[in-house]
Amino acid sequence: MPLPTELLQLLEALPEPRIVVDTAYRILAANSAYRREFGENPEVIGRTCYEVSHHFDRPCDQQGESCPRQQAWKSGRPSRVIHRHHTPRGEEFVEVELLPLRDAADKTTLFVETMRFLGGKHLPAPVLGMVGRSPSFLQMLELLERAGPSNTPVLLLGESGTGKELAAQALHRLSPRRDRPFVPLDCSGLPETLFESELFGHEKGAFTGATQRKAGLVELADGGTLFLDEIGDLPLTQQVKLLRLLETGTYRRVGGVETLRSDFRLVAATHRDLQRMVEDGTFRRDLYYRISAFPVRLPPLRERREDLPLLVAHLLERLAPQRKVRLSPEAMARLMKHDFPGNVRELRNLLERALLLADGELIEPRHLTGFADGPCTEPERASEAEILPLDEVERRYLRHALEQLGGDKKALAARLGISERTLYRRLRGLL
Ligand SMILES: Nc1ncnc2c1ncn2[C@@H]1O[C@H](COP(=O)(O)OP(=O)(O)OP(=O)(O)O)[C@@H](O)[C@H]1O
Repeated sequence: MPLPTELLQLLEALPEPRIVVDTAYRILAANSAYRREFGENPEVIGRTCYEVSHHFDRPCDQQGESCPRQQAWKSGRPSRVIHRHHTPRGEEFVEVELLPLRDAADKTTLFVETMRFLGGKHLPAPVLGMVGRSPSFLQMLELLERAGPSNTPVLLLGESGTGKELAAQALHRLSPRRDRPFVPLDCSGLPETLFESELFGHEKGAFTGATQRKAGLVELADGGTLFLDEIGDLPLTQQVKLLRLLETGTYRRVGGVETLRSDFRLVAATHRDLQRMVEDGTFRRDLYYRISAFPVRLPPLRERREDLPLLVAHLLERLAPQRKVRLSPEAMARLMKHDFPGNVRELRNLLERALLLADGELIEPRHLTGFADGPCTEPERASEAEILPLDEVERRYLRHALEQLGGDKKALAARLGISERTLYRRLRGLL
């Protein structure tokens, strides 16, 4: 059945690339903006959207990509996702919105698909530094995209090494505060007095050693973003102080009387289960509600193994830009089998070592050392042979032990018989 002329005219008048697809994903119409962006040839009418945009032979949701169609169909309302689409310029990030249209019998028979290009503007690797195209990764990226421009506090949840700090920076860059400071504070292992003076600053003479007035991070973050990493590690006494700041937007420097105000956007992150900590009474419920308005979960690497080839290429390029190194198929297969408890950080460390061990341009499985179940690493043998200062031995040993456990600090603290806070203190400056 031909489409109504009014619909075609409306489509043509709209500035973004738009197409009309039927319930079998077939493209029935495309406006000039679409043809301009996606090229005139070959003709798109009559082809399926998944073939044109993804070069797939089956619909996206059958290929592991998220597809807004099912949701739009079921709910009868617009549905949006972020996809990578093939364009004449190569692959680009595109926000796809599907608007279901109903016929006279109130049945959804057509969809208007709108595409907004994000690629050149802000999204992919070179700008946000975050690489991936698996559905769970793109969904997470979409949440960052949505939350970025607002002032809503965001809580980033995810295992160590999943990219929480990168995500926090991405939120900052996507916000109108991007030209103001991004100020990170790692809350783990900070003694109470240091936490206060780091966060709020101190007056001259506030305590022994305070020879100068010092601005706190809250003051530095004015107009920008304050990133509180490992917020779940904050003891209750420090949680109260943070809560007061978040409730009133005001604070005092240590040893000061003046009430100061700071306008910052809060992003917090933790690898802990904060809800459980609230139930256990180790994390304040009121603080939890303050910081968790918009939780975003960062998927662990083992849930997005299909991103490994892209990540490997990106990390090798960053670690050794001069060398054109690649992985042999066997080495890639070895990585694909691994669970990566230390996530992208573990992958990066693994590749860094492999680059040292491989002379040529090919990384083979024998160059991949330091998996939880991998063979002995060189530094371990070296530390047995040489006499070294104790500090250096500790440094080497901790680095080695952490690698053996895939970057899992909690497991390492347990194995070493020390608290996680003590471990964090010792690791500070080491990694
Ligand atoms: N999607 C990604 N693309 C490229 N690099 C990534 C990605 N995610 C993480 N990385 C890299 O992995 C390393 C760890 O990332 P990051 O420090 O952001 O993790 P984290 O979750 O904050 O870890 P922790 O909780 O231990 O502080 C960094 O070198 C970062 O650049």
